[in-house]
Amino acid sequence: MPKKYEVTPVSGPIQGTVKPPGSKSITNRALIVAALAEGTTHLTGVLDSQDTQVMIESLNRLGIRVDHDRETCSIKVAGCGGKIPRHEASLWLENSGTSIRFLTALCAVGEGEFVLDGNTRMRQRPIQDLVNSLKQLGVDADCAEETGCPPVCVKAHGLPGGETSIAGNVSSQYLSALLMVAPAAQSSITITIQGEMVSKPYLDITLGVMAQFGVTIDRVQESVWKIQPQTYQRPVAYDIEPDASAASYFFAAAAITGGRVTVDGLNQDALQGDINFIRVLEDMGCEIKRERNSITVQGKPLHGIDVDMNDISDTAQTLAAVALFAEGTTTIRNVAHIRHKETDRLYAIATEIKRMGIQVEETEDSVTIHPGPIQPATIETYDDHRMAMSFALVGLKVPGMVIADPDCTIKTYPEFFTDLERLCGQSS
Ligand SMILES: O=C(O)C1=C[C@@H](OP(=O)(O)O)[C@@H](O)[C@H](O)C1
Ligand SMILES: C=C(OP(=O)(O)O)C(=O)O
Repeated sequence: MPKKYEVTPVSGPIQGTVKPPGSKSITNRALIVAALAEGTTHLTGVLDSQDTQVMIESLNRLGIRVDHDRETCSIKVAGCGGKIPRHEASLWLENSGTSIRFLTALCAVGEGEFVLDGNTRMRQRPIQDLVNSLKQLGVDADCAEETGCPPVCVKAHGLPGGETSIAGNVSSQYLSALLMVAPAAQSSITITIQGEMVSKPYLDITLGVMAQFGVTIDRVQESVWKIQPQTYQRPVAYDIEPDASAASYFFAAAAITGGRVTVDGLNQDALQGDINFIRVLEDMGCEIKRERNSITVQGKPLHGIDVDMNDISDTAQTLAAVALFAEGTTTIRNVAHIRHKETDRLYAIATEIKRMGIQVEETEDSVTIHPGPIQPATIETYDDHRMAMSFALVGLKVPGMVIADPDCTIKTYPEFFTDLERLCGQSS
């Protein structure tokens, strides 16, 4: 892929079908849970991207055998039955939030010294709350540079168990991490969530994957969860559904071009909360056809909306791109937590929308977009795959739109531009 990518506008409404790659969130959870399970698990429909590669490499470094067949998008994981084989490892997680948070908790189950680190941005992404929570459970864990961010050092002697609390307002990944490793502790673990939990639907993904491996959790009260020591039982095979956040770009392409796009392999009952992005498009005027194994979005004249995106914030940038083509103002609210992601996403959205000559207001936890004539621009991506994928959609309608550093989509969707071109009938 060249250093910059100029999007080719479409000559009319997009009509087509696409199947995005496997879910990042489910792939990385299934890898952790299969690693803890007894016996070999066969995962199919897995995502092959940087975020899953760093997870696979890390599990291998911990002595857990993970064989990835890229041709068939399948992985065999030889589970360690709750006993991590290596007693020392340095893990490199690039900028994969799920990987570093889930693996920090996994290392706490081990016996030995583990260091987890990532790229420059990862060293600015918080993890202190998770570290504190593990400490309350008797684990010797620290942020090595006292920044509250990676690198993280875990000196583990197994996970003793007990009572702990976890902040909910920064990232749901902390609680997901604790929940997934809790069955491998020496005694039961009780977790109390403090404050409002962000990104709640990701907890359903966690519970859903754990349930597939035979583990259940007791929700004692709304914010108190209790997990007994249990062994994950491997399922015969586990097929991972396509990524719903990735699907949002194709649904949005239909909305923006007034086209009709079908995403195969997902339905309204998908495990991933981001499937509810279609409800946002529906509220803006699109027609949605929900079928057993597909969802079709028919673009219609769009009107702006005011929407709380806390639950589905990975699609906030997608909505920002769609909002540019709506009649009237759109506000994306209650998403302060997206300032801690691959980049400060509220700042990035506002800055790049202004670059196109559009009026936008940014607050601590929201953006408001006032659509108007769009000036073509080179969009900066801040090494954030979702900036690249979302703002490329603007170029389907506006000639001259350029995406800087299109390769940043390797984080979750290396083939994104190929799939978008194919859907638009532009593949050579
Ligand atoms: O648990 C997960 O798989 C994820 C949770 C969300 O993060 P936060 O809980 O930090 O909002 C989401 O943004 C991320 O892409 C994946
Ligand atoms: C926030 C994201 O990822 P992570 O937190 O897993 O790095 C994302 O994929 O948008």
